[in-house]
Amino acid sequence: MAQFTLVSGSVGLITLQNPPVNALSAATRQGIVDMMNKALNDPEVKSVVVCGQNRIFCGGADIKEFGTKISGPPLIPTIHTIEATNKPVVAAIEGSALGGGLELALGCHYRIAHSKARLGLPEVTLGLLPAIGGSQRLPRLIGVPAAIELITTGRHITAAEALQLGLVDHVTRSSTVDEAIKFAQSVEGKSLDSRRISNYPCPHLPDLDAVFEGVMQEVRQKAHGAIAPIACVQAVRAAATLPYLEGMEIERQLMETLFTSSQARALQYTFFAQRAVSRWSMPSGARWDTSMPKPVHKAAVIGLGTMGRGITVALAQAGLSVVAVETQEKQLKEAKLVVSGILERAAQRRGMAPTLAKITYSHDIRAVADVDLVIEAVFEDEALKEKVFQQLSAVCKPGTFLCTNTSSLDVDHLASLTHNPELVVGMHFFAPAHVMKLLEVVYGSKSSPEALATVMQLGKRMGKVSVAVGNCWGFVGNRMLKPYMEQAFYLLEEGATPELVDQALVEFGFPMGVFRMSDLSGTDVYWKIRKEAEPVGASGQEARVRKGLRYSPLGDLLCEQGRFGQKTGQGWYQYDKPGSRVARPDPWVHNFLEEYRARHGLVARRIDHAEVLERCLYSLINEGFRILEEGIAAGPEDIDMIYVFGYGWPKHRGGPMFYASMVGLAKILERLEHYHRAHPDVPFMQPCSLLRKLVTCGSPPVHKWKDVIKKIHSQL
Ligand SMILES: C[C@H](O)[C@H](C)C(=O)SCCNC(=O)CCNC(=O)[C@H](O)C(C)(C)COP(=O)([O-])OP(=O)([O-])OC[C@H]1O[C@@H](n2cnc3c(N)ncnc32)[C@H](O)[C@@H]1OP(=O)([O-])[O-]
Repeated sequence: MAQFTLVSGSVGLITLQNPPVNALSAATRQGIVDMMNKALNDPEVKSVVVCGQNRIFCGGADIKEFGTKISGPPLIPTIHTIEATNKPVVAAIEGSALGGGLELALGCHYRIAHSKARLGLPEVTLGLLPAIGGSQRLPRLIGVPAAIELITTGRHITAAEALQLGLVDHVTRSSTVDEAIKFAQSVEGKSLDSRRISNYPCPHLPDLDAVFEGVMQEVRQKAHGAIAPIACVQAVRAAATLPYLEGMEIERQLMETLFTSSQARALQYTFFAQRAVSRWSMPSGARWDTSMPKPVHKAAVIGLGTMGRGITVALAQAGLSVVAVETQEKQLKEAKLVVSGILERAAQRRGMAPTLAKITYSHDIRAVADVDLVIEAVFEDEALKEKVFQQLSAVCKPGTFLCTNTSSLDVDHLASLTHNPELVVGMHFFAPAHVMKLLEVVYGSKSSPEALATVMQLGKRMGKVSVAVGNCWGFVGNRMLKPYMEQAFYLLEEGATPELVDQALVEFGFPMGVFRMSDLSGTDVYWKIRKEAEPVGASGQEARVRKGLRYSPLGDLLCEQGRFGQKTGQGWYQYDKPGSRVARPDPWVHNFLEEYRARHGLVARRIDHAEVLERCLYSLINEGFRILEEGIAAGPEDIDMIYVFGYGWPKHRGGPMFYASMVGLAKILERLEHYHRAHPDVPFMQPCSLLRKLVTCGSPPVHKWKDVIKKIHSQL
């Protein structure tokens, strides 16, 4: 797990060997301890170079070990030994030096990095803090403000930025290990007094208390309830105010609390789930590892509204040639300006040339004749999309994949209008499409495994977390959102205010509550969808029962007043002016709700945050179980990643299905039964049979649910 070789006569080369990322597993730590002892005790060795096999230094602690009983030696004493020795130790950093990997490098006397290397302390993203001295050494080396920023965000930085910060001593474009060996030899026998970071005083900051108070406030606000960023600030504060060893003790204590927290479990689950969703499967048995994607060099986007523009940017940034089609001249001109502007600003930020030359614009759909893949992103109107799909099927070369960015239409129906339905796949982007990480990839009943593999690979190229799901109304994300939003409306009918519901959800960790979100995206967006799905019927606009089930017309009544949210300056909240972002509670809305309740004989009651969370979240989770039962999502990880990366579900709660497992499935079932008894006309509250089955099976942990689902399907 670590190899020792004597090179150039006097340099002990220690190579970490634990593919794929040389994570610090028990065996690797043992290897480092043994090989370092060997090197430091061997009189022939005058200097040491530490590097990683396969051009990657080290991806940090082995995250797989976290949930288990950890064995093997700790690294802190070895890092102290490295730092204290009189033989120079040089870290040769290629690929990544992350977490414990960077902490090991910080214990070395010198750090040499390849220009393409990435460095960082991403522990916070796993619900932890850098706990092998990183929180104490980094601020001593690069100063408190820069260290706080790196440690609380977990950001990976380039070698160039690391050099600028003083985190590495030298950056090379040639062989890092060879340079490190040469350098190590050049400093053999020289004093290392000025190279031991733990001996450095933390760079002085005037008015330390005020700085930390400000930082803490900012970090708390961004954390949305996550505890690790706060512990990270506390640890850096210890570095800034205490001697090194006392700071190390604070680091240890803070880590002890974080290590066993449910937030750390949720974040570590998310780390693996994010990677697991790329290993997709279809109910037919087709899988990621047996289906070959087709190369996509040239793609087209049809329709250059907000979504089409974002998709064009995402494709161009992924290095593809793009044909962008918009039939309306004015819209086409505007789109060109917006897309170029976004690409130019992004290129400027990265210090690169923009990729404008890769995009050609046209108002004629025939311009897509030679592309490999088309993404239709026209206005969400069934007749219009039907026409576009028929046209595409006629003009595209044979074998072109036809994708739709629809959020609510039937992918199978659109596929049926083409000559080759096996080439049709849904690509549900989230606005803004070049920023949001989630891509729901919707396979229809006829989509070929090759088409799905191609689109999943394209999603990866665009830097998306792509999740393959089956075709149904709303797919996974919006389908689960429906019961959640419905409950929010019912809560208003029963006595809550938009502020109360939103506050409960924000305290849970969402960046904003359902009503604030609805104002932001436009209250009229779902109004249009509702009008099609739930026609008013003979009983009128105010009817609270439709098709025999409970219905809340509150959102519709609000829209009829022209209150479309932020863009009109009024929605569930009031705003200073149209477009303003500052939402304030609106007495008009409170009055509107009181009058509505009075008209319907509803008596307002006190509703607490617990009820808001249970009703909104458990009904959403219940729909998640139905989706799993129907095989629309292959596993709970798929649903969770959709919610974490597309719907603002707090990462430190792992996603709705993981959250359900943490709350306890029996409790979720009991509360759903309770609410269903109280609201028998709300089918979303009726516990799904998969949930019952899982509870009967003793509520297995989330990674075992697939086995239960498989068993149910095999019995059908
Ligand atoms: C004490 C100390 O203070 C503490 C507390 C810590 O140190 S906490 C730990 C801090 N370290 C991290 O947070 C770094 C996490 N890793 C990454 O950011 C990336 O992996 C990468 C290094 C930038 C490479 O990216 P990649 O795109 O080339 O490949 P990949 O697909 O992501 O990963 C390739 C395969 O390696 C697995 N893997 C990656 N890093 C791993 C790790 N640290 N432990 C275990 N497995 C890991 C990953 O699950 C995947 O497996 P599979 O899916 O193939 O089965």
